Amino acid sequence: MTGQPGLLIEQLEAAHGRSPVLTGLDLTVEDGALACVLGPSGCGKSTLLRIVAGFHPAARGRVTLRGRLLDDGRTRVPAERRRIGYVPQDGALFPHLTVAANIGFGLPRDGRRERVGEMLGLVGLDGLADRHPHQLSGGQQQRVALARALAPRPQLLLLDEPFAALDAALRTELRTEVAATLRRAGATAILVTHDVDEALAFADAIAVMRDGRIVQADTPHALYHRPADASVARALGEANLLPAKQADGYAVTAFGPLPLTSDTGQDGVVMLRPHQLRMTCEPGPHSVPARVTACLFRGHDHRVEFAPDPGRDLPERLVAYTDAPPPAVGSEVHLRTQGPAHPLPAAGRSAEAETVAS
Ligand SMILES: Nc1ncnc2c1ncn2[C@@H]1O[C@H](COP(=O)(O)OP(=O)(O)OP(=O)(O)O)[C@@H](O)[C@H]1O
Repeated sequence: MTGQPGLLIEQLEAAHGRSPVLTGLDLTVEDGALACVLGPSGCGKSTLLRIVAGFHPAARGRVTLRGRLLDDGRTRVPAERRRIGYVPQDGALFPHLTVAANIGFGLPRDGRRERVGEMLGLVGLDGLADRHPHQLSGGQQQRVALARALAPRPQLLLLDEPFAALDAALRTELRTEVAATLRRAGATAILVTHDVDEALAFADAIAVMRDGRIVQADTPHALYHRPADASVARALGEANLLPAKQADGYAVTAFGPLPLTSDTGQDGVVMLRPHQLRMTCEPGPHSVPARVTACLFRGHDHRVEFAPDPGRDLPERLVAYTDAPPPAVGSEVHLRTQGPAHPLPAAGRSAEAETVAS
């Protein structure tokens, strides 16, 4: 990454017909960064990419790439002059062209063969140049689509849920591979997805989108541990949200006083991620008795649900992740916490003071 703004989007507004879709969206992607826009279905992710690519008009706002204006609602650079690559969900290869012809499509004749060879090597498809798309697996087809998008050396690559149609194992393998390929190529890229694991595995920076706006953009680590509100907390994974009063830089909760990630000085709700809840057989200082209500083995760990003692000011359900052998469903344990609690805005306290599941 260069620290220079590659793509800059300011106060972008857009609609489909009379329905507003983007409502004042701001987003900055540094040159050379792999960014991800994470949001639920229908929040406007594809519309955003299509505006940047030049397939849909902005109504208001500004989109610039390396300082070059692309669209401000009045002036629009045509898609073919933007130097932006676009990989849609299904790859959209030309079925009648070979892999090499797909990758070389639109490249200047001079140097085309060399560039196609280079791209085949980059995406690990040496030896498949003469095949047609129907002779490739889904993962290989997506790699060809990526090679085709990178071949003209775009200043920015847009990936619209390119792994969605693949099975889970291939999706995991391919997204890691694609991220590595893009880093090798020094590309600036934006991936849109509603899959949090994809976002966390892929991106240097994640922008969480809701209702046509970016609500928070930061590193994956910062978003996971310091979300701006309950909805961002929920977008990044499961969270236990506990009522809390703040005093002397601590959050006073049913688990006693907990250190805070930051001192807002306001009462409200604090978040603990599931790995911050620990189970013990014996009670300890500030532990809370709870009954195990569900347990799910996930290979790398167990996800355990609890009903805490109803006399405490706690949600009806808490969630922990543990590597240790879990207690049986129905057994009584004691819960304690580990690490700092993260304060969330007090708004909607009663609605949010519950466990949220991704
Ligand atoms: N061509 C269209 N005409 C009218 N409305 C549309 C059109 N395309 C999208 N929309 C609407 O705009 C909103 C945003 O759609 P968009 O495809 O950008 O969302 P998304 O976040 O990419 O969703 P998904 O993750 O399901 O692909 C939705 O309410 C959708 O129904």
